Amino acid sequence: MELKDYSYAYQHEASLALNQVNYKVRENAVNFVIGPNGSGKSTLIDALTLNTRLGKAAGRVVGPTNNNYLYITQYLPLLGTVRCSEITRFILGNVFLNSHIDLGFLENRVDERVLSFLKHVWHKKYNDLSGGEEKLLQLYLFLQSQKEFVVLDEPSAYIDRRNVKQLFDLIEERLKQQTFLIVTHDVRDIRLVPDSFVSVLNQGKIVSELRGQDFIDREFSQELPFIYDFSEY
Ligand SMILES: Nc1ncnc2c1ncn2[C@@H]1O[C@H](COP(=O)(O)OP(=O)(O)OP(=O)(O)O)[C@@H](O)[C@H]1O
Repeated sequence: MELKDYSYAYQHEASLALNQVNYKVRENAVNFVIGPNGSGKSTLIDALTLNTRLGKAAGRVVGPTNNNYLYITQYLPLLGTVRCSEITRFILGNVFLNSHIDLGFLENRVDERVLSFLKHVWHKKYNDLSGGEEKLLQLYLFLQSQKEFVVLDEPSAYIDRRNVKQLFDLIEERLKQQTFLIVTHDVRDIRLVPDSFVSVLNQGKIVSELRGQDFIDREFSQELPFIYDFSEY
């Protein structure tokens, strides 16, 4: 997936949300996109996944093969009074082609960490979960779909660091089959994946591209001002 000399302006907007961007998603890797609010991260994801509408675009886009991707946004649907067991059946029913999924069925079919989390929330209503648990439930369930290309918008927001570590461990184990594009505002996420690729967006332009390890090594230096600012969040 790739953007080549890609620019985009939203309808009725004079300024460019993306300005001559060249960006390539590295396959079977974690690709982080970081940058301040309004720098163009969501626009970049929409462009790559062929979701831009109405605005004016220039340049070339190579989208996901067969438009086959999973995008978990930061906005959670209101599932209200539905029990987690039902939500699991709903989401995983399609993955495992079984509408009667129970915890016994999931044994050996999902990762141990995921199973242990599901056991913990199984009988609870979605409304009764904490904000972090709601998010983990969604991430853990949707990640089972095994789509080749997965976009996660701020997956670590509201989740404690122990659970974030587990989530990234799970993601890293999936890299043989899957490619991840992850928007984050938390520098600690990058420290968890030194092999990742990090792209820094600012005012619609990619201003820096480096490997996760280089990011970590230079995080506190002032030689790359955007990284330094980011580390200060
Ligand atoms: N629907 C829209 N109409 C007009 N302008 C928009 C629209 N959506 C975004 N923009 C503008 O485009 C620019 C890039 O926005 P974008 O949502 O891509 O930023 P972002 O990096 O994802 O921000 P955040 O970190 O706040 O989520 C911003 O200046 C924003 O105001």
